[in-house]
Amino acid sequence: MTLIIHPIRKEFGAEISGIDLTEPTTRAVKQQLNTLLAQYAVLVFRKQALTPPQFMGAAEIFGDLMDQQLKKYVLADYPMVGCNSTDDLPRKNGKLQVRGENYHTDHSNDRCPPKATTLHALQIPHSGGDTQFVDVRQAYDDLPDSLKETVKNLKSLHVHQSSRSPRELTKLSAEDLAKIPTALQPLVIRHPGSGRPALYLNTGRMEGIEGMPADEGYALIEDLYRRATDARYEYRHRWQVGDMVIWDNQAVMHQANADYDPEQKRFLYRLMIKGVALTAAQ
Ligand SMILES: O=C(O)CCC(=O)C(=O)O
Ligand SMILES: [Fe+2]
Repeated sequence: MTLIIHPIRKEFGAEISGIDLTEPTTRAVKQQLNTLLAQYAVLVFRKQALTPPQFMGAAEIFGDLMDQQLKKYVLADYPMVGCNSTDDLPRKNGKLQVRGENYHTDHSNDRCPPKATTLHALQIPHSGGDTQFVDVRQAYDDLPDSLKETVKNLKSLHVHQSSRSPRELTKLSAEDLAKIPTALQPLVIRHPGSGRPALYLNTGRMEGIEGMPADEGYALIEDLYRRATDARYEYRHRWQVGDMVIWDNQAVMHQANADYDPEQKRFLYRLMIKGVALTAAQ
């Protein structure tokens, strides 16, 4: 098997062909795919048709599977496999309320957040429902030197939901909330695979900046978030049925879009890969 790599940007996003993800992969191919994920941060595999066990096998190329945290959105027969489905979504004034709207990083409030998240598309609306990614490594590289100096030793407390977050969809009861971890995370991390520094942001879950007055901390987070979500750092994935897309949670932020006809079905399987504790960049 020879992988064919089509970079989407220079070092950000790559479409990989020459692989059938229902087939077992060799150690060498596994290693190559992990290196490609660390380098390109988002990998796209087209025209795959994976059953839940095959999708689990494909995801395991990148590491051990992690439990889904929102247990009500999993497949009954395969509880490791989450589903992003239109069926279970509420509507407000006729508009879908999708999970994952607004740029975020999955489960940043875990001490060891997922290394990667992957989706496999089974049904896609005729238009809309794209997933967007921004490259937070390049966003860090492009910060003015003085701002790099300011942020590189800072930490932020990540919680399930910041007291300033407007998110409603994944709001938890006080009882469930008490079981959810919080974690103090560096604002600039070093990627364990590529060695590249990256901003580590998740605005809706960041409870300010450690050691900074609250307003100043939130203002800094807002400023970094605004810079990192600039269109020049973006790859917008237009889904096709059969796509498997995997992204590196230490290199990108991502967001879902609620811009499609609520009568049209969107259904994707979802898996997460276990990660390690984050390392500060300095
Ligand atoms: O459904 C999507 O486009 C992405 C949703 C999301 O944020 C996730 O699955 O982590
Ligand atoms: Fe997400």
